[in-house]
This record gives sequence, structure tokens and C-alpha cells, in this order.
Amino acid sequence: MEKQSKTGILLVNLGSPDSYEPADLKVYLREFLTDKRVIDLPTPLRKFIVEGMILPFRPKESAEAYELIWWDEGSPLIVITQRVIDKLQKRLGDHVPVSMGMRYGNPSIEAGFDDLMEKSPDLEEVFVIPLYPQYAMATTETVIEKAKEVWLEKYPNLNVKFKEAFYDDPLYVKALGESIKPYIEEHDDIDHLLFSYHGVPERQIKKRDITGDHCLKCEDCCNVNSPAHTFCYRHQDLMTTKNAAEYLDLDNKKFTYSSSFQSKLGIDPWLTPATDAELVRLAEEEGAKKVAVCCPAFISDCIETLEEIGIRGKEDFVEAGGDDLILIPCVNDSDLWIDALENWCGELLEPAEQIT
Ligand SMILES: C=CC1=C(C)c2cc3[nH]c(cc4nc(cc5[nH]c(cc1n2)c(C)c5CCC(=O)O)C(CCC(=O)O)=C4C)c(C)c3C=C
Ligand SMILES: [Fe+2]
Ligand SMILES: [Fe+2]
Repeated sequence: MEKQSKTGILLVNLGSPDSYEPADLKVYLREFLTDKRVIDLPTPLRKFIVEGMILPFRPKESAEAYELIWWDEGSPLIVITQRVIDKLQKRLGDHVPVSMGMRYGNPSIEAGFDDLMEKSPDLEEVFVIPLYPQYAMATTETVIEKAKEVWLEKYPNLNVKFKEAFYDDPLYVKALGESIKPYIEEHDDIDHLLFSYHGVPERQIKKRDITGDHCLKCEDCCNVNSPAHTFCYRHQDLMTTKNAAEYLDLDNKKFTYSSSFQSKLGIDPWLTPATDAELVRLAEEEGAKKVAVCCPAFISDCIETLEEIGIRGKEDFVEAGGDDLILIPCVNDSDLWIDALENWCGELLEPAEQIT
């Protein structure tokens, strides 16, 4: 029998409600939106906004949107993450336990650790991979903090390592570039390719500026070298677009491309330009008839890509005079994305356990 690995792999994604019933949406949104790294306001104000202004209305609205994109097997985000786990497990072999945990909802990060320990009671090390290419308070940071909480409380003897944001990792850039390529080749009549990233409040970018004097201080800050970029979500988004553009040679195509930010919630200023306004502007002011949209802040398709862009974004674009919007799927469970994950895991496993 093959020797059991001392290292386990935990992939962590954002999570989904258990079903598209409003009651399940309420449970999920409460956990999600009371995270102080998602709504980073003083606790009493956050609680007032979540309990008093969001939870009385949003669950019903969101439930209708989730119902439109729900698959027979469940939430697309969960189903796709499970497919990634199954494929990675096959690549690494059964002696390396691989599990998933969701930052919000089920299975939780704690359930992910428990599953690994059940599969391999002698486990010494866990490699946690937050499934977010770009660092933000609401992405890599909250996953690391939650995993630390579980680890130190329940499994303090484990050695736990974390994968940092990987927006500039060549294997990720290749997986992203190749996920876009067939769509821009098939639709060679597009006028524009939009890179739509999940938005965050500008305040969160400034809070993670380790220099205290760089982020959003001048218009082009993200293109001016700074140590602040280690934790600058906007910089890492714009670099993701730049990397993909270089990989795909977008500067020599017939269509234009740009970046935008979706899903604004609340009244505070968020990163701009906003995707919904940008789609209307492209149709009305640029005369764009056909656009393609990719969403590289997401590893797996989810409500934000399938409903917000694929359904609502398309409606907005057509209403503003466009003909068609092509939604480009995320890297999901593509072989090149599994290659990247396998490679990162391989760097950590003992030489004898590595795949040759
Ligand atoms: C204050 C609000 C939010 C911040 C900040 C935020 C950051 C953020 N989120 C993702 C990735 C995902 N978000 C998803 C859904 C979602 N996000 C918010 C709010 C904030 N996100 C809400 C209210 C929702 C629920 C959608 C709804 O009710 O309409 C999802 C999809 C989950 C799914 O089940 O499909 C993802 C993924 C990132 C990457 C990010 C910061 C960069
Ligand atoms: Fe979100
Ligand atoms: Fe920046």
C-alpha cells in the first residue's frame, strides 16, 4: 500500500447558500456580510446595516437570481469546486488527501480540516489554497484569518501553509489566457473585451496600503511601482488584465479591451469604472455591438458571472443598443488550471510524493 502523505491540501472558495430558498439565503448572507473584512465598518454599524437594511429584502431578491443559475447538482460554485477537487485528487494520488472548505456556508473551512484529518489521521501539514487570484480583505485575507482560527483552536499541532494571491503566476496566466482564447477566436467580430472584476469599496484599498501614502493618491497609482501593491487588489486586477493581454497579444487585435468592477453594494465609493455603467457606455458612446466579458476575480462560475453578467449585463447592454454579450467562462475545472494547482502542491510535497 502506498505511504500516506504527511501533507493535505485544502482548497477554499467563497461559498454559496445551501439552496435558493430565501431562508437559506438569509443564513448564508448573514454569515457572509457580518464578516468584518467584507463590510469593514464598525461592528454596531455593520450589524445595523446587515440586519436592518439588507437581510429584510435581499434574501428574496437573491433567491430569485440564484434560482435562475442553479444546476441540478447544486450551486455552480460548489459543484465546480468539487470537480476541481476530484481532478486534483486524481492527479496527486489517493495518498495525498484533498478537501474543500467554503469561507461562508457549507462545507465550512472547519469541515474541510476535519475531512482531511479523517482521511489521514497522521497528517502533519495542511496547504491551504484560497481560490482567489488577487489579494483583498474579502478574499485571501479573510480565508487566511478564518483558517488560522480553526487551525489554532482545533488542530494546533498541524503545520499550516498558505498560497498567496497568484495573479502573476505564469501557470495561472496561461490557464486564464487559454480560457479566453477560444471565445475571442470564435467571436472574431467582437468590438470589445471587458475584464470585469468583483468590486470592493475604495476604503478597503486604502486600508491595506502598507506605505500609508500610495493607494488611490494619484490617478495612475497602480502603475507606479510601490510595495503597497503586495496587498493592492486594484493593482493586482489591472496586472491580471495586462498579463492576459500580453499572453493573448490583445494590443494587436481588431477589438479594444479594458477593466471594470462589478457588484457594488451600498452608497460608499467603490472601485470604478462600474461594469454595468461601462457596458451601457460601450454601447451608447463607443457604438459597440458585440462585447465579450471575462471575470478573472472568480475561479469558478457563480451567481456573479452567470446571472450578473450573463443575464443582467447582457440585458443592459442590449437595451443600450448592443446586439450581443458573450460571457467567457472562468477557468473552472480546466486541465490547465488543474496543472497550476498540481504544480503548487507538488512544490510542497516531499520529493518521494511528487508526481513525475
Ligand atoms: C459588501 C459587500 C461585498 C464585498 C466587499 C465583496 C467582495 C468580494 N466578493 C467576491 C466573490 C464573490 N462574491 C459573491 C457574491 C456576493 N458578494 C456580495 C457582497 C460583497 N462581496 C454579495 C451580497 C453576494 C451575494 C450575491 C447576492 O446575494 O446577490 C460570489 C458568488 C457566490 C455564489 O454562491 O455564487 C463570489 C464568488 C470577491 C472576489 C470579492 C472581493 C474582491
Ligand atoms: Fe462578493
Ligand atoms: Fe494601487
